[in-house]
Amino acid sequence: MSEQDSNWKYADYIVTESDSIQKARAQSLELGIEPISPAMGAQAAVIAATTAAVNVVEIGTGSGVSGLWLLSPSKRSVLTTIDSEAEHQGYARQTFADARVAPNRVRLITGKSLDVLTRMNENSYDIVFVDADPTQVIENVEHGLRLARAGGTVLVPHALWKGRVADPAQRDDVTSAFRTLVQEIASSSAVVSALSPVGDGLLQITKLA
Ligand SMILES: C[S@@+](CC[C@H](N)C(=O)[O-])C[C@H]1O[C@@H](n2cnc3c(N)ncnc32)[C@H](O)[C@@H]1O
Repeated sequence: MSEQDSNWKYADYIVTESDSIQKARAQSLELGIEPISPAMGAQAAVIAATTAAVNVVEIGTGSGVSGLWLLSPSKRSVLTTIDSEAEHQGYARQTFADARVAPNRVRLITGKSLDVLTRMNENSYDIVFVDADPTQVIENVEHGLRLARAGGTVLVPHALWKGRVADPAQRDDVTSAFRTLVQEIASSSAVVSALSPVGDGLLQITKLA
């Protein structure tokens, strides 16, 4: 195993996930939904805590792994989470109930992200977590930046897309979309950004104004 692989494995291994997150993770894998890694979840929770996030939007509910991590630092935070699959949201609803998250802290919206996001208020959210259809990541991030308040943060897991973004020989549509996104964000003066190699990449974009 390479040094980097050992580091990634260890970063996941040292994270202790709650029973509810572990259960949701197992369920995700059974359903063929890819949840964020434990280390990525822990990093998302740290960002939610340091930004004192109250209003959080998630694009791509899955069965609730990332949602529980985002809600974990504060009992005051509220998650609006969007997914096109009602079945996935049914499992997520159960995940949030198992974790004893008060029902008024979670708003589940079933629909395609690009339809739902256009109806949401701009400059209103502390965090927008983008983890839905990877072919639409650029459009979802554009909406995320519109929805985020000044000082708010858009988080994009899988930004290094299975190690392919860093390899210029990989030119499939999804890899190219993530590569374009990462490059455009790195050169934007409207945001402060960082690309963390946690999991298969977490792009963190904080809106300046
Ligand atoms: C990678 S999974 C999300 C995993 C979740 N964030 C987690 O870590 O637990 C992607 C989710 O996006 C949903 N999805 C795919 N295309 C979508 C679209 N156009 N609009 C909304 N949701 C979509 C899928 O149904 C799936 O549940």
